[in-house]
Amino acid sequence: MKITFLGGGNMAIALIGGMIERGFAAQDIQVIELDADNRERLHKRFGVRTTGLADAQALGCDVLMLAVKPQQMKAALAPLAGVLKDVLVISIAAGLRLGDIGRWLGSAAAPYTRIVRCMPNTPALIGAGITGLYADPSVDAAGKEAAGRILAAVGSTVWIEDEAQMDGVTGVSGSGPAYVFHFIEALEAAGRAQGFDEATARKLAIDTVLGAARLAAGSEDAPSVLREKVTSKGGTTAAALAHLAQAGWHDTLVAAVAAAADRGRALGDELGKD
Ligand SMILES: NC(=O)C1=CN([C@@H]2O[C@H](COP(=O)(O)OP(=O)(O)OC[C@H]3O[C@@H](n4cnc5c(N)ncnc54)[C@H](OP(=O)(O)O)[C@@H]3O)[C@@H](O)[C@H]2O)C=CC1
Ligand SMILES: O=C(O)[C@@H]1CCC=N1
Repeated sequence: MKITFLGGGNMAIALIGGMIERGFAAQDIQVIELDADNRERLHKRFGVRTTGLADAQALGCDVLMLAVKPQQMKAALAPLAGVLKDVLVISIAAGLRLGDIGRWLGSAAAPYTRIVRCMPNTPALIGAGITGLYADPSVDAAGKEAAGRILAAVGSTVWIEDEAQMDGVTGVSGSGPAYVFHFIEALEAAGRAQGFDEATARKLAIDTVLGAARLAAGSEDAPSVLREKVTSKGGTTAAALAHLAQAGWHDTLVAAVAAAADRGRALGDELGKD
């Protein structure tokens, strides 16, 4: 399976790194990327072919991964309008809807429809991503299988039945690693405030998140039960959790995810008007 990435930025790097780690051959992967420094970095790091132009070799692929920013997508697809034939297109762009991408790749009268929309996240780089996928109803079983296989190589996958829910996936897991990194930053700062040096505070914070996530992933207990098992009556954890509850921490996170999902919807509305 020949795969071409349109856009070679952060998320393309995470996906390509994870794919190569899991046995995809570098010679089957190409990247169309405008920035020469990025091209050089991608080639050096992964051994993949890079090009600044959507040339015939790059477009002679089975799968085209759309990995430019949502705001760049329409311009990036303009040279490809009406060019693709049987290529399976996989968009990872936040917010952008299949109908709009299809119109930009084809025409209003005859939109391109062999498209899967998905939302991965950066832990794909170490094979620990989670991707939500939604396929245009016209994508056949082989197309869905190919998209699922690519994203399953870099983590777990979940198919979404309703395209509107892809913005919710973006809010929870697409942007989610940033919330976790932010949490780690805060836990590290808390450790520093308790007098630990940076390295010790960081290790305490990261290994706590890693251990808790692994325990939650492997346990039959719900996270709420695992939390209760840490929380001794009248003990230290209860004191901390009471403080978080008073600060509205839980509701703040729920509202933050809603803000991300709303931003995804707004991007789809704004950019899809064109
Ligand atoms: N980062 C993340 O965690 C996630 C991102 N996504 C989605 O992935 C997509 C890419 O995001 P991300 O990797 O963070 O963004 P980046 O800006 O890091 O990567 C996009 C790259 O595409 C290049 N580019 C722009 N226009 C073109 C073009 N016409 N042809 C070829 N290359 C082009 C950009 O160059 P230049 O910088 O010069 O503009 C840039 O290097 C977005 O749509 C985003 O919504 C999805 C899930 C998670
Ligand atoms: O911040 C963003 O818009 C992208 C989409 C999900 C993660 N990063």
